[in-house]
Amino acid sequence: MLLQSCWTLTGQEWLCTEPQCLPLVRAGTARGPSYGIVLDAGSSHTAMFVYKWPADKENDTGVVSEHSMCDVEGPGISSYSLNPPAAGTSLEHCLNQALRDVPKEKHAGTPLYLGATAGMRLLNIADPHVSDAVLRAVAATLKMYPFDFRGAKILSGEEEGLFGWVTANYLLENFIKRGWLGEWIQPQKKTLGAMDFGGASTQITFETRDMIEDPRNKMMLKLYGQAYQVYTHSFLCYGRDQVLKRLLSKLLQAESYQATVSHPCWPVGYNKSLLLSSVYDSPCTEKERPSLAFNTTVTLVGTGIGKLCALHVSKLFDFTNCSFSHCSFDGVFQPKVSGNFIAFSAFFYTVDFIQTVMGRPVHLPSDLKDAAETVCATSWNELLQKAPKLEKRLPDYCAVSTFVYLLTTKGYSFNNHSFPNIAFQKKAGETSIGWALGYMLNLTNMIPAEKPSFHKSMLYNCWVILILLFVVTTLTSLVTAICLFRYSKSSII
Ligand SMILES: O=c1[nH]cnc2c1ncn2[C@@H]1O[C@H](COP(=O)(O)OP(=O)(O)O)[C@@H](O)[C@H]1O
Ligand SMILES: [Ca+2]
Repeated sequence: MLLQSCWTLTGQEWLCTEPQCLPLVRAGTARGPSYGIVLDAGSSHTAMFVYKWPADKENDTGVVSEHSMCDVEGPGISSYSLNPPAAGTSLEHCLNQALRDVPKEKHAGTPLYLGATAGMRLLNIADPHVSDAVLRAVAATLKMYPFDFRGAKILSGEEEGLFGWVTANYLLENFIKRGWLGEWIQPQKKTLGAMDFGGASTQITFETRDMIEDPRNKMMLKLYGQAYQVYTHSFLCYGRDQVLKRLLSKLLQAESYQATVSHPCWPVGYNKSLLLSSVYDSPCTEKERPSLAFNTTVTLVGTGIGKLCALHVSKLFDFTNCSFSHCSFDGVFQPKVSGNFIAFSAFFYTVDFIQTVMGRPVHLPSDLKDAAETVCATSWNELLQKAPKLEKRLPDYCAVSTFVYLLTTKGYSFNNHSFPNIAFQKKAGETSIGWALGYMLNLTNMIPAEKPSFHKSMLYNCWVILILLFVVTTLTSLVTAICLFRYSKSSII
């Protein structure tokens, strides 16, 4: 599936180094399943996934599952810019778990990858030397383990979007399926679009027949002998945490950086003081940074006015400039959304909160809009009563729900007809949906470009059927012969 025997990606040079593209190294003659490990170094935190699959079926589809996972304690690796070695140390707890989760005799044959996303893309913009130092530090830690370490790198936004799409469709067996005889079937099902809402960026990826007017958004893939034209775009600074920072910046700007500022997206009864430096420490807010002293403190007072909140959140998007026939926002080309979608990470967390804590179903865009307004109008005390365990995130659900509403409807143009086609879900079966599995499938060459050849299990099935047919025919002949014999005997008497 890769260039240089990797994926066929139109217009994109594939950033995979030689050792990463090696086919899977199997652990000698050891029996049992194979394993692979991916560290998803996100902006807000790092998660480790241990995958498992039957060793003799690696080119099948849907056979890889999540064996175990581990949440790294502390923030994402990009937060260790002042102490890069600590980024490496932070991973040790989970890597020690991996030593136990993967059988010892499989350690050496288990590929291990670390992929970093938008948090590190931002750090790389802010200070490439520091981001390199962080990557080197995590790589040094990973090399100390007995696994087959194949590299630590920053994924591009397109890779992040595309691999999320691959993961979802692989797990749902939308690419290819095995029939009951073991033969390969091209399912009639359409592929599922993928929407990822992380801490620092958000991605939308879907198959389309429409012309993709901007080549940067076009991915041509050949998987299991089938060609796919996929649209993908990653919006940097549109992840949940960066959106909240950008919103704070807009509010401070609107009220001329006074010492006390109203926050229409925070609930009534919730106030907080913060340092200006915590708002302007990111490339996403850099341009709006005031010339005021950086260590000035401002106090924000929650006013919980949903409509005003929506007005400020909508200022985060630019809906005016578009040099294509149609744009989502910020001048980014997007064809009409088509088919079903799966929306994971913070899309899921947000809609799950609305459904389970606020007790409101989300089917139509208006449900999401009304629910967001209700969240905004709920006081801090009421919110705390409803979900005391979520205290840390509670003040921001109003802003984030409003953002998700505006992003999906005004941004991506989902309407009453297409919005119900979005499933807000974080798992398919027992496996988490995100870019990590697709990334591993790609780098281990587990999704072939061509349809796999006649499989030995099919031969096996044919033999079983032939033997069964033989037994049935023999038995039928025998029974017929006995009946005929008895009949002829009785007719003689
Ligand atoms: O259980 C949750 N409820 C609400 N928000 C969450 C939960 N877990 C993580 N988040 C937030 O959702 C956003 C996306 O999380 P994710 O882990 O996908 O981001 P990342 O990959 O950029 O680190 C982050 O802002 C994170 O803080
Ligand atoms: Ca992520």
